[in-house]
Amino acid sequence: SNLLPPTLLPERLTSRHTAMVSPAIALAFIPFVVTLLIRYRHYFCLFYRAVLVRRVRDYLTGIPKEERAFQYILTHTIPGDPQHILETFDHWSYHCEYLSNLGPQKAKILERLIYEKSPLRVLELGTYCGYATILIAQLLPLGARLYTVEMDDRKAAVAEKVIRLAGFDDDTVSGLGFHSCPCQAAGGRGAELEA
Ligand SMILES: C[S@@+](CC[C@H](N)C(=O)[O-])C[C@H]1O[C@@H](n2cnc3c(N)ncnc32)[C@H](O)[C@@H]1O
Repeated sequence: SNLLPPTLLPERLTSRHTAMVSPAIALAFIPFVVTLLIRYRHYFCLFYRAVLVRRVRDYLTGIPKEERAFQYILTHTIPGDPQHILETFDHWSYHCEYLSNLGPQKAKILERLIYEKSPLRVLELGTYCGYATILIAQLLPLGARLYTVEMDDRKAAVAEKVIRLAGFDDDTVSGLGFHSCPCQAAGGRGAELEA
């Protein structure tokens, strides 16, 4: 009663065509995917370094990225030399693990701004590891004050150690323990630096 040969039965026809068409569609998408990868390679690299590598290393070492950065700074920098600490931070960020520090290029803009304005009061929102804090602190005129606030306790603890390592100790840093910053009202921990 079935006049069609078995290979041309509708269901067999459909599955065979599907099997042939699927790789063809997938191949057609390859140039599109490659174009996306090339076009947005910086974002993919950032995602890889800032998210994937970080998670793996957090898991393997059991300590957060900022603390790992500090351990590197501690063993590779000249204590009391803010500029060398900034360079060591940059080296770590570029060659080891990504950190959301200001970085050397934006640092130049900030440096120029501080030279032009010579501010006597500076408020930094978001200390992170203290990179911009020591950059600003070393450029401020004598008698100026820098207030910095960080909402994350673990990052603030790293920043405090970095600030100390840079030489902003009891003589130059007031508000040790981050108690005297007026930004406490904002719910963050703050440090008050006196140049
Ligand atoms: C991009 S990082 C700052 C980088 C830093 N200024 C540097 O270059 O050294 C942003 C930081 O702001 C902090 N932050 C975000 N919102 C905040 C808030 N409302 N109060 C205090 N800190 C905040 C984050 O925890 C993070 O550490």
